[in-house]
Amino acid sequence: MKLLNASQIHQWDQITIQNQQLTSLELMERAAKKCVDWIVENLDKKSTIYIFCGRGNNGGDGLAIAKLLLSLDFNIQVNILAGEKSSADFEANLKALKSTSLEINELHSANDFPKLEANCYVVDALFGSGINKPLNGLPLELANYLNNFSPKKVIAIDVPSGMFLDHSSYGNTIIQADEILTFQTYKQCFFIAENAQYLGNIHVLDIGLDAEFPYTQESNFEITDANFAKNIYQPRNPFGHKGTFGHALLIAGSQGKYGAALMAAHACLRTGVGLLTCNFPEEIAMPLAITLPEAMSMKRNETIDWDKYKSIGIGPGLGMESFDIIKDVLTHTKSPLLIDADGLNMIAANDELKSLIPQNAILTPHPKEFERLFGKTANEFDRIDLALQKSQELHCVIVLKGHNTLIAADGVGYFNTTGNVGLATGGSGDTLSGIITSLLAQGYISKNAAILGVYLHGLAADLALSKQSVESLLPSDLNQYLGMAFKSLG
Ligand SMILES: NC(=O)C1=CN([C@@H]2O[C@H](COP(=O)(O)OP(=O)(O)OC[C@H]3O[C@@H](n4cnc5c(N)ncnc54)[C@H](OP(=O)(O)O)[C@@H]3O)[C@@H](O)[C@H]2O)[C@H](O)CC1
Ligand SMILES: [K+]
Repeated sequence: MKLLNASQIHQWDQITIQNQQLTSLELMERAAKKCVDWIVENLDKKSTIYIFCGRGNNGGDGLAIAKLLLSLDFNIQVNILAGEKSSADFEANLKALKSTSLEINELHSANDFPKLEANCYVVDALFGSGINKPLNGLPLELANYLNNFSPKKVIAIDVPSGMFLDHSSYGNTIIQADEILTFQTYKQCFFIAENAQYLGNIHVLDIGLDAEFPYTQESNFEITDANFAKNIYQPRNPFGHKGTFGHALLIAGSQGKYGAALMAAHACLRTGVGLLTCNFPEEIAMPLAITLPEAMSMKRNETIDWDKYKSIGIGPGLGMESFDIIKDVLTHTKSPLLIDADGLNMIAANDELKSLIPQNAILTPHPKEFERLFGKTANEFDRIDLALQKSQELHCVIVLKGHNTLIAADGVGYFNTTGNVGLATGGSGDTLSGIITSLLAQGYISKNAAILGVYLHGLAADLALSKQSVESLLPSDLNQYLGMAFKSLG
């Protein structure tokens, strides 16, 4: 699913109004009705709901919600920012609300802020997709007032006020949401860890916007969800044999980091590779044979037959002393390559190695490793832009690991939607390397191996929560759930 920017979302509104022969007020009414359905189902009717409205269409939504809640006998209190300029639909809804018995509180200064009852709810309808500058003046004071109060829940309409949809809000004040009722589609800002403290649970409400419009739009960003993963999944040929599913070589592990190599190997096999050879330190050849008898072994300094492997994964737990082998691999590989962890760190520390990265290689840095490779950026949006730029420059795939891992390929960024904070344990990345190396060996092109690998890795972690908590989840648990993750694609 494509991620659209703020101006495309605005156009989407207009096209819907045209194609469905609606008025914009009717579309707003539809959006408000969806929000109210959610509120009725999820909020406690006994608590007061304080609704804060700006004077644009986000504020208009707030007023339309207020009108519907009033008709359902909710206890509400409505506040609007004072001002000259307002949208036509805001005015229409204000007029309708003024015709009821409800008193509307106009906010001219901080003295007008209502005294909030303990245990109340706040609906944030100050600014939505029309935000075009950081909050300042009275809206800024109001945001601070609400953030300091901590009501029972803050429900943001469309986006938390103050958050830019498609560029960085770094350092700005934003109203902290607990629940976000967003219209029709995810917004890019929801995938950015920098915004994490302001984002709560996100609910995408279908308000029936034109179904075709997103397909007509150019976008540098996509979301990889279950449908996306199903489309790239290649079911196994029932007549296949071990040769059909590829022979992978994993080069991993060093003193003190043996576990990384073992975890990568285990995940690689569980992801369906036909044959796996492990180039691991000699000390773990025997533990490997005992714990993972399906894997074969070779010695670290044994000559590699470059024609033999369908994919090579290098890096998990490798240590920084393996310069010769990474140089050897970068110079000679004929197979699709995945580079992780110390593999990346050695490349970052040596320009010659950097120049040897082969086309279609998959690099899987976490933010720190990315910074070592490509330099610091002022914020996360810039880091993502740099990842897109570097993936084009180097003709490779960059998997920028994080809460919503981003896969940068051919100048497009794919945000993954599976996974949970239980993955924030050392070893998660090693498991991911094994999974992607396995998919590469099975013939997936680099971009699809990276997207599907990240998706399956996250999904296995989500499925593991049926037995584990986000605290107790271990990367090695994922192996048990890869089977269920694959089954969900069939
Ligand atoms: N697309 C949909 O699915 C639907 C969206 N709806 C709702 O509409 C809003 C977007 O409404 P819009 O009127 O375009 O914008 P806002 O309400 O977010 O902002 C209104 C104006 O406020 C000014 N502005 C922007 N930033 C600031 C700021 N930091 N401080 C003060 N004022 C600010 C700006 O006007 P200027 O003239 O000052 O530039 C904005 O234009 C969307 O989010 C949904 O909630 C529909 O109701 C249904 C369909
Ligand atoms: K809002």
